[in-house]
Amino acid sequence: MSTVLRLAVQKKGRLSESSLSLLKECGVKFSNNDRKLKATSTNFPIEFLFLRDDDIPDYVSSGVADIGIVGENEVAEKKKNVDLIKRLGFSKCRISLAIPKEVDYEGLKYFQGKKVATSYPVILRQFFEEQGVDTDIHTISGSVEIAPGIGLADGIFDIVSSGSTLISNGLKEVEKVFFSEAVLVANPGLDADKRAILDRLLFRIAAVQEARNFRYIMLNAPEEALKNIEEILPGAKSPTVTPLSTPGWVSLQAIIQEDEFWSVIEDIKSVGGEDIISLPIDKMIK
Ligand SMILES: Nc1ncnc2c1ncn2[C@@H]1O[C@H](COP(=O)(O)OP(=O)(O)OP(=O)(O)O)[C@@H](O)[C@H]1O
Ligand SMILES: O=P(O)(O)OC[C@H]1O[C@H](OP(=O)(O)OP(=O)(O)O)[C@H](O)[C@@H]1O
Ligand SMILES: [Mg+2]
Repeated sequence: MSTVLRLAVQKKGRLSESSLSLLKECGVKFSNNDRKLKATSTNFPIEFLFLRDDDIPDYVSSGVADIGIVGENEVAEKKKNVDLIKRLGFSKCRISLAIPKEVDYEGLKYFQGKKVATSYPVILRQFFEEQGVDTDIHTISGSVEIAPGIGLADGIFDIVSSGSTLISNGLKEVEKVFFSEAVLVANPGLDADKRAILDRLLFRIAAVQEARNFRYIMLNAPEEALKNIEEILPGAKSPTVTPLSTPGWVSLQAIIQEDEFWSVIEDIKSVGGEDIISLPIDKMIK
């Protein structure tokens, strides 16, 4: 039987949609029926296991799954033996300490002798130990933000992204302790065949990720603006320049960095570029 790589992904929740769309962008086809806990790709040697996110580090370290996509926070909390292969850039969040908004906060000593509710006791204990603060950590599995309001704790340690859950529960963020994003983890003992499949997948992920940093632009410009525009546009091999049927005009095509997009466009316009269009790039192979 030919080798198949077993990939653990979250069945339902904050990670599942982005994990599966990344695989789809990598050209990995599969059918995911809501109730099925296992699926096999029809065009790539991968089998999917759909699991609770908390269980993924354990499944990967024990070898039940070969690789997994999970939040870095769960990897740190579970302390299982997995290799962190790649940060994936989605499900970005932080785990923070928060307290009731009306309480004055003058630093970590606030937490000395206080009760803190969290679903991340391992990360929190390590943090307080490093900081030399002695607290009573109360572990709960969800709805952590409600704890101070019902008298269960003086503060909480939980995931924050936009901060709106904290606000709606009358809390304020006082310490950002751990920064997380989705990561690809692997069992440390993958054999050569599985490693080869993983490498093929990583090649595709890199092409998808690289493409997200760039945009493709096309524009028209008078020939006399060409030199200035070429100076604005980065990249050794860009732009491509083709003459237009209107005498004295050219069309340019180039790839530019997503995070420089607006400043580059403004500069191009200021030296005479016009009719600018921009297109997303879906894969980029260097
Ligand atoms: N608000 C958020 N913004 C961005 N990322 C988040 C957010 N909340 C959670 N995450 C990330 O997504 C992961 C999964 O979150 P989710 O809320 O789906 O977990 P869960 O309820 O424990 O799911 P499961 O049922 O699989 O155990 C978290 O461990 C974290 O890495
Ligand atoms: O800062 P925010 O943008 O408000 O996000 C933070 C919230 O998001 C997560 O919960 P989620 O909404 O996934 O619900 P859950 O309780 O089912 O995990 C997390 O547990 C926080 O409660
Ligand atoms: Mg969970």
